[in-house]
Amino acid sequence: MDRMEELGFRSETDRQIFREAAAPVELSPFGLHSGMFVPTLERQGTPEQSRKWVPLGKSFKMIGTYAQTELGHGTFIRGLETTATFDPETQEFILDSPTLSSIKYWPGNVAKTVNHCLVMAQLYTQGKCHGTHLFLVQVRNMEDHTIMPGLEIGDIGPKLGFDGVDNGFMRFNKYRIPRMNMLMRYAKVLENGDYIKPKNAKLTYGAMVMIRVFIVMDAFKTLSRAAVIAVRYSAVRRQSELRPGGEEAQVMDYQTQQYKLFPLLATSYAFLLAAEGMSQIYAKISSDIERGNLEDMPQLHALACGLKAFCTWVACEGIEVCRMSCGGHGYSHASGIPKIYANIVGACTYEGENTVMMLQTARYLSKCYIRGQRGESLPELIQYLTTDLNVKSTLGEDCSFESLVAAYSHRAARMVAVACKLQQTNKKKGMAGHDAWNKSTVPFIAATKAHCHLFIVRNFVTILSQKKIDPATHNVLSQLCTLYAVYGIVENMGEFMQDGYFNQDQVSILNRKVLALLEDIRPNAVALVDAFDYPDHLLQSCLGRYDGQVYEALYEYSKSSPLNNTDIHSSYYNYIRPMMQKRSESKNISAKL
Ligand SMILES: CCCCCCCC/C=C\CCCCCCCCC/C=C/C(=O)SCCNC(=O)CCNC(=O)[C@H](O)C(C)(C)COP(=O)(O)OP(=O)(O)OC[C@H]1O[C@@H](n2cnc3c(N)ncnc32)[C@H](O)[C@@H]1OP(=O)(O)O
Ligand SMILES: Cc1cc2nc3c(=O)[nH]c(=O)nc-3n(C[C@H](O)[C@H](O)[C@H](O)COP(=O)(O)OP(=O)(O)OC[C@H]3O[C@@H](n4cnc5c(N)ncnc54)[C@H](O)[C@@H]3O)c2cc1C
Repeated sequence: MDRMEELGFRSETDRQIFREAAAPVELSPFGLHSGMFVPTLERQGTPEQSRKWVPLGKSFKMIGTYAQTELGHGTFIRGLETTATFDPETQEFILDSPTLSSIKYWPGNVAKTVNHCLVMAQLYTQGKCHGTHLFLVQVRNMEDHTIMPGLEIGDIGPKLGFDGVDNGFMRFNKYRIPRMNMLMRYAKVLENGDYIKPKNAKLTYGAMVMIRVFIVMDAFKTLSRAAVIAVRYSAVRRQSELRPGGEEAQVMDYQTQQYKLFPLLATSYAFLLAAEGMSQIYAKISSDIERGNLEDMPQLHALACGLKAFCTWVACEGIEVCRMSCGGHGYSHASGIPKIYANIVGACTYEGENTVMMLQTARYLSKCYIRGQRGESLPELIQYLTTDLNVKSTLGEDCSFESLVAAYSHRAARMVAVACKLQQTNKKKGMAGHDAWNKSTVPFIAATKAHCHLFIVRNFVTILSQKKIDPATHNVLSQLCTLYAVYGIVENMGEFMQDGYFNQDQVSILNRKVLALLEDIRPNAVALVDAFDYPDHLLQSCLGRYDGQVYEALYEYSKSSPLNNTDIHSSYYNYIRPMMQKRSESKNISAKL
């Protein structure tokens, strides 16, 4: 913190980059404090509350986290059981964990790090429940960090990854906090206990939308780091004879290796641009919301949910492909890839489990489809839903951006229509609304993935057509954009072909194009990963080192293994030697018999 002040880092982006450089492979135990706790105080507190608490948070006099999930509920926020009951006599809220399942469980850094939490609890006042609201709760003594009386706090134990974060549990036993510790920017409880409701109950969910937007960038960062490691290693690693009797080939010269890695390289660039686009949309709409204009809130929610789910799913699958493309050394922590995977794969779950998030976007698409069918105007990003589905592709040998975007628009529009028609058919069969919905959610998930895929392809194409880029760079980025789009079609051909949108010749063109693009990109592959400019310190990888000295690094890494501190390990004396001696004694006995 002090170092950032010394270096003059003011913007949150610069501070986040510094934090990542300072702790490259472990998530910071203060990440949630800076990335969720303080921004939520700023956005969900009244001006007075923000003025009081934000400086304490930014100066780390108050260290906090976001405590919402419970043992029994994570996804279903309206089902959370922690209660905050207003006591007008004392002007306090009484926080309580009434059941085992209501114990707060998972909140990051609750176990040992923070002294405050933003707690999501069901608000009760004047005997009535008003739903979930956020409360600032001091959980540890500011003098000696001991747990406040009335609270039980602990660590939840080892996890798949996220080792830098002490995820914890927290149980409230009639724990009192001042009335003014409820974040009251949107909803209020007056001194007499009267409840003033917000313009929209989902404003309380704002912190999650913000983090979902951050996570789209995280999907880019983690996938691109794995791609850097795998592509650089593929340039250094020589294995097997490509030409009989010739020298062993760089594994990057095998077409299969290129087909594994180059589409992921293209995806990394596509996700970077998508994350930037998502952040711009978030900045615009969230500032509208803060000014009281909630018109685009549903669109922001739907886009943030969809992209968070789509990008983290694709990134995690891609990181695994990068790991496996490095052979045995990819499975070693020396590669750096297992840690990248272990730290990001949780993102498919936290901040909204991906399936649930996709269904939120699907719900929005379903409503937009109906509005489109009525001829109502739709937001620009959704207007493709009114695409004429009788039109066939005009794709030619050049696989133009226009024909590719048209293909993705057609696929998404068709799939949303199929899902909506199933939902409507279910209703016509007499199903209740919730059953008609549930019995169409599998096609809705597929349609929503197509919707997100379209956003990313269209965004990539739009930026290439709008930004001023030197011709050489534009040519290479255009190859990456075309590869991302054509690969996506080839890998999902059934969804593009189901209504005969492409003819057989066009399918052949696409299959040829994806292989030709691998050859086009091969000469620039290393330069394209170097362009991310990740320092070796951040990659923490013997395979992805900038200098390519892989075997020297692996040898030094292995020698530093703690098991090599002694030649003979204690297990020999404790177990192996006694076992061998026992065997030899029994052998002597049997020989005598
Ligand atoms: C730890 C170190 C990391 C660093 C930390 C950050 C650093 C920052 C820098 C960059 C790094 C980025 C990486 C970030 C890492 C994050 C760390 C992990 C920490 C994890 C934290 C958590 O997991 S916190 C808990 C998260 N929990 C959830 O997300 C729960 C998901 N569930 C929900 O959101 C809701 O339950 C759900 C939306 C599913 C349903 O809500 P419900 O009230 O039931 O509403 P529903 O009936 O479905 O719909 C009604 C209506 O409301 C609309 N709506 C719902 N939600 C919203 C919303 N958020 N905004 C707007 N509108 C919403 C919905 O669309 C419906 O509308 P209509 O259809 O009726 O019009
Ligand atoms: C690494 C990590 C860090 C975390 N950090 C925090 C934190 O700091 N603060 C915090 O409050 N929480 C945190 N969490 C908790 C996290 O937010 C929840 O785990 C997450 O929201 C998922 O909720 P759940 O665990 O209840 O999953 P569930 O919803 O129980 O998921 C189980 C299955 O049910 C399915 N499902 C659930 N609802 C539906 C539905 N409506 N339709 C279809 N399928 C459905 C899901 O798709 C999933 O397949 C963290 C979790 C992890 C893994």
